[in-house]
Amino acid sequence: KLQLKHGSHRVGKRTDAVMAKWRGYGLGQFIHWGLYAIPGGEWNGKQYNGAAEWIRSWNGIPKSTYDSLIYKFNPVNFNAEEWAATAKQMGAKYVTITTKHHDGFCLWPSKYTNYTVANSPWKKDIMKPLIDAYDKQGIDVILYFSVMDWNHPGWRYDIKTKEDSIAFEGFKQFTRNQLLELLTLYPTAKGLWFDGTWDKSWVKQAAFADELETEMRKLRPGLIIGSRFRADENGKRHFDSNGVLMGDYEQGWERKIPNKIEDVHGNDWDCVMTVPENQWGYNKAWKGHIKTTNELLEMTAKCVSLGGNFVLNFGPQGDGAIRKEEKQLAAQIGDWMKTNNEAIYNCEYAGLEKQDWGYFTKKTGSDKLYMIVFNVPVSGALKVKLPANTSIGKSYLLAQPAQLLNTEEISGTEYFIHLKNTAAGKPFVVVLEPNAKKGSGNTYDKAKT
Ligand SMILES: C[C@@H]1N[C@@H](c2nc3ccccc3[nH]2)[C@H](O)[C@@H]1O
Repeated sequence: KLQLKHGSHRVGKRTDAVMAKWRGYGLGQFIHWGLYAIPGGEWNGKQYNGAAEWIRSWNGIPKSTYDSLIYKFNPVNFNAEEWAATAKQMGAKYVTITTKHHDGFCLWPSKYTNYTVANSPWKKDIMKPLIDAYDKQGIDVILYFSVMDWNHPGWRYDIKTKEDSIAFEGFKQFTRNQLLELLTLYPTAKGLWFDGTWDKSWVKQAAFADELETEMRKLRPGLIIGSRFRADENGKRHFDSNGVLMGDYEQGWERKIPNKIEDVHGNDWDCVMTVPENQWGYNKAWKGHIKTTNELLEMTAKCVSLGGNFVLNFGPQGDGAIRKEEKQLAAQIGDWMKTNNEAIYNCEYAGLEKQDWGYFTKKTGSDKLYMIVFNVPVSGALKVKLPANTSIGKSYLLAQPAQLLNTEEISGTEYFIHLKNTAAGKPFVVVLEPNAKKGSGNTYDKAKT
């Protein structure tokens, strides 16, 4: 084990109540909104091929022209209560909102830069009404903050010269000021979701970032900060030089989901996901593969079955309205969650062998198991392998608890649960209440081969 001054300061999951609540969220909403929503992936009638929130990096637009979008920021259809109501309808338990993306435009009236809503036609703070509206819906708020800031004169991708070093010192103070400002202005925020921290300039600031993280945690006890904020003194990110997770949860699952429990190394984690293949900010062209409700429900179930949370991204339009396709998804996901959220909220990895029909989750603090079925076998028989000395007490559809399902023991630890109807046409949940077996051995001994 290497002696590290700026590595991880904790081994294993956090054990406090704030993190336990985060662990049980199951489903979250991501909001990407800012000046990039105005062009929406298009400029002078030409479509930008990259992610819409990166359009400033396109050589199809002079940087100063993009930066002048601040004078067009006037979201007349912005309605914080509507955004929060959409998240509530979907069944999201937390929301991560961009306060400042890579372009440096601040959705709050920061006193450390002029590049904020205060100097736009809109003039007003966007963050406060949003945070209040989500708080009112009982949805916890996490603040997204991009360290990389293309608007700030002190930003550097690397520190190569004395001038770079002097400029970046100013940038570091600006970053610290803005973060302490956000925590002070919005004290109900539960955490910070850092982005734009991969460039060498920031990776070289292990000591500064470590001290800043400590300072923020002192200012806001219980604050949740992921593994993407800071590197250790050897430049190691997400996991320090001893392989220990940095921060409170693994933040590497961006547009990808772990496949097996070993992939999450016993850590807390969440997956952040776009509806199109790779668009976070609003893109006029709703093109390429757009994930369906069933795909998104399966991603949610898969994340919870592996001990994580699934965070679905929304990219509101430049005028502040949420596009109809995203509203439809929120309504359809919410429909399913209304009936089935018991299998998602406050659930965890069940520790059972994955079966083809779908995903197991287990209620935290209980033995109750949920089987979230996406692939109904033609036999209508759902295979289950339970730990030794465990049998099935009873099993039923979450949507019809009075109707017990027939279960059949195949061998000591394997069972079939027989569905009465194999034409569900949409994902459903089977509840499995296990029993401790009364000390009986296996009915059939293992074959001697
Ligand atoms: C959560 C996501 N992270 C940003 C991002 N920028 C990237 C640059 C290179 C590779 C991956 C990236 N993800 C995306 O713009 C979005 O905010």
